[in-house]
Amino acid sequence: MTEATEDDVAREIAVEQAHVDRVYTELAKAVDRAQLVHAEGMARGQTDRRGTGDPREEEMAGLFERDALVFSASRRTASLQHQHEGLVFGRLDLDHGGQQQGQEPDREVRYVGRLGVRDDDYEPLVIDWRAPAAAPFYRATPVDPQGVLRRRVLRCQGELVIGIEDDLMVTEAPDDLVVVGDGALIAALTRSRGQRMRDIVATIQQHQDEAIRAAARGVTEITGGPGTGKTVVALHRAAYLLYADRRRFESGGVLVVGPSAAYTAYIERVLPGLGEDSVVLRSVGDLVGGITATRNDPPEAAAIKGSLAIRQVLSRLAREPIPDAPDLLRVFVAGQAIRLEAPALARVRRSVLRHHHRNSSFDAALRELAEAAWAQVHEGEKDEFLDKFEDSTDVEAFARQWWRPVDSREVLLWLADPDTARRLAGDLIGEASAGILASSLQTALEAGTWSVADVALVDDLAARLGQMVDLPSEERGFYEIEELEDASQYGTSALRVGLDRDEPIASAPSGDGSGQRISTDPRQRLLSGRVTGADEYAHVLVDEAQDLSPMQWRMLGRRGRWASWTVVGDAAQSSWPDMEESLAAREEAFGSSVRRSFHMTTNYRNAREIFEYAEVLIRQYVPDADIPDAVRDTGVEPVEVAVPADGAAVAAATGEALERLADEVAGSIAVIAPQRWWSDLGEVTGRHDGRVVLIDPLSSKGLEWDATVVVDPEAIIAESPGGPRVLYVVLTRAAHRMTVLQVG
Ligand SMILES: Nc1ncnc2c1ncn2[C@@H]1O[C@H](COP(=O)(O)OP(=O)(O)OP(=O)(O)O)[C@@H](O)[C@H]1O
Repeated sequence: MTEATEDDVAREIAVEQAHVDRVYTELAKAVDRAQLVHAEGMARGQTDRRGTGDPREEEMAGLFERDALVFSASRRTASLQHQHEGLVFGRLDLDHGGQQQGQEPDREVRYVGRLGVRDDDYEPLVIDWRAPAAAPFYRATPVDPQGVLRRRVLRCQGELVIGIEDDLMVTEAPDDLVVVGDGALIAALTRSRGQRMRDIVATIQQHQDEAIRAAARGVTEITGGPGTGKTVVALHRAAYLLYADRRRFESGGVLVVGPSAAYTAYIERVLPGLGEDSVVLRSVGDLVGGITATRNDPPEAAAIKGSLAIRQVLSRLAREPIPDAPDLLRVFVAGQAIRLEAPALARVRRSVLRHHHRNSSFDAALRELAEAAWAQVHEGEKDEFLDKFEDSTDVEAFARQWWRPVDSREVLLWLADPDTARRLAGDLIGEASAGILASSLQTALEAGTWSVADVALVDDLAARLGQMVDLPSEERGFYEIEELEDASQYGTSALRVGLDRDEPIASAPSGDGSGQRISTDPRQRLLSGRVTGADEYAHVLVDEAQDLSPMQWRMLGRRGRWASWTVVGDAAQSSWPDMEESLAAREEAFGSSVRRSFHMTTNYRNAREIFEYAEVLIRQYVPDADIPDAVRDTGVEPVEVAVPADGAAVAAATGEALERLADEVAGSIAVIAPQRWWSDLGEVTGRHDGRVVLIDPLSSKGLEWDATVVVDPEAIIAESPGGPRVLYVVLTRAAHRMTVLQVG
């Protein structure tokens, strides 16, 4: 096979450009048609809301509309990212075998793109990459060409074809097929990384495609070492599932969960770039409506909060009396003096909670109180008494405080009191752990922010307490209550009767949180908005699954009770200390559904020299770690620099490393540093026009940059839960260059 000349390449590009132009022309027509149909549809809807159009027509309108929307979304993304991406990215030259049978060659050209486009005669100009007809683009290999002679990747910038890369699937190309380039994959991997992850539709590899197109049902597990494309494959799988069963997954919802806010920001463009923007992306700290957490607890506190033993503590907590609620009821009902003291009230509470969620059992609580009161009465009709009791204004006033709805966040904060924590948790998790729990919640109260691990506890408590609802508004007027003669004698002195008419019944602020001003009071900030119940999804995709604590698995399980799952992870990168317990909780979340797994073995991210450096470290600590093959050489080893343990010296060395790396790579750079050096590094990392980010080790999970400066590996091990595994994560974030500052 002869090398393609420059003229050959220019000619081939011109051919492709002509096709791409045609596609965009047809698409523009489709957009116009869709707008017309849409406008007509709107007009029709206004005159006849039910519509009389035939369903096929409506379906077609929906189809065009979607294509138009998808097109504008992908166009917007492309222009935003200045990526070398376009609508059409692939071409297949197929031979259906006529030649072998001595007939005319039966050739076919198929273009593959981000969505399907047809011409006026309904002939396909481009096939959606997810359609079965596009599968050979990803599945063909020289060993099993599946009829493909040549696979061509088009590199486009917007509507302009700027390059082509071919892979030949047969030993000898037919004379009329020019073959250009060294293959699209290496070209893609060598390119510089942007701030955000990009899709890989043009260069999905065969084994990745198998995971992407695996059946939807059950649990699909994708494992593999660092940089093996697990995340990107899983995201393409989400897009594929939406294509394959749009009705189910668009209406049921697809949830993608990742480890941090930095991660969700990093991947957020991939699905819109593929034309899908109906997927919900959340970090584990942002999974529960009404609470957002980005702060990480110290390892011991995170371990206590993540482990299943905390469940019993929460179970007790959910049954606790409200600390500031009245604990004595003294009322006159039907001429009878009733007195219910703390033990009697506790019995009533336990009895109600045996069968009801606390927040939805006001009426049941009132009834049980009435029964308890009746036990003290020795005359009259029972039913009459119970009615009078339940109708009594001062009983109701008491009950509204004693059994007010409680917000799960407020309840969790009861554990900030060391005595409460010790009383409820001491025998279950040990006195020392109970102390750590209390002080970590005090930290929340001081900072006004929740930790990521708190979110799963809030969710667990919310499930136990039931949805927070306002009590029905009081039927009697304000004055009737205020006019009670000396309310204190009835044990209602603690009531703020009449004070809170414009405030919610619960002391926790309610409302939907929208438009609320941010309070300066940390406790108010912790309790602002309202915790919502678990939204359920048809598919849940979990990335960095190895890091989820058992309690976090339970939180996910509530959102995926009927879902199929895609689960992505690498045990060697885990920052969670007790894998066994976590695996058990994960199994519980999945239930008995079918499992299939895909194992990725090629590291597409790291240059070989960088990955080998990381490999040496992880083999010391995790001898059986899942080590992939790094396929790309740069000939440049990572640079190690020894730095004295002094803030100014660390900053200076970081600054020098950044100067050098900014010259060597074109794209993004990260300084990954443990907390202790952050105050020293702000200034040096602020240079270089936003190309450099400063990030903590745990937040670097799942992310990548062209180059990294890894500051103080020993401190990273010491500061992080799962120490060496977190350092392994950190050392595998760079695509092209890495500098390691050994401090001390
Ligand atoms: N087929 C492919 N074509 C081009 N790039 C690819 C391909 N597969 C993976 N990559 C790239 O390799 C890099 C690593 O991918 P990804 O982040 O999905 O790996 P990962 O296995 O999730 O990594 P980690 O576990 O270390 O976070 C990304 O830049 C991704 O775009």
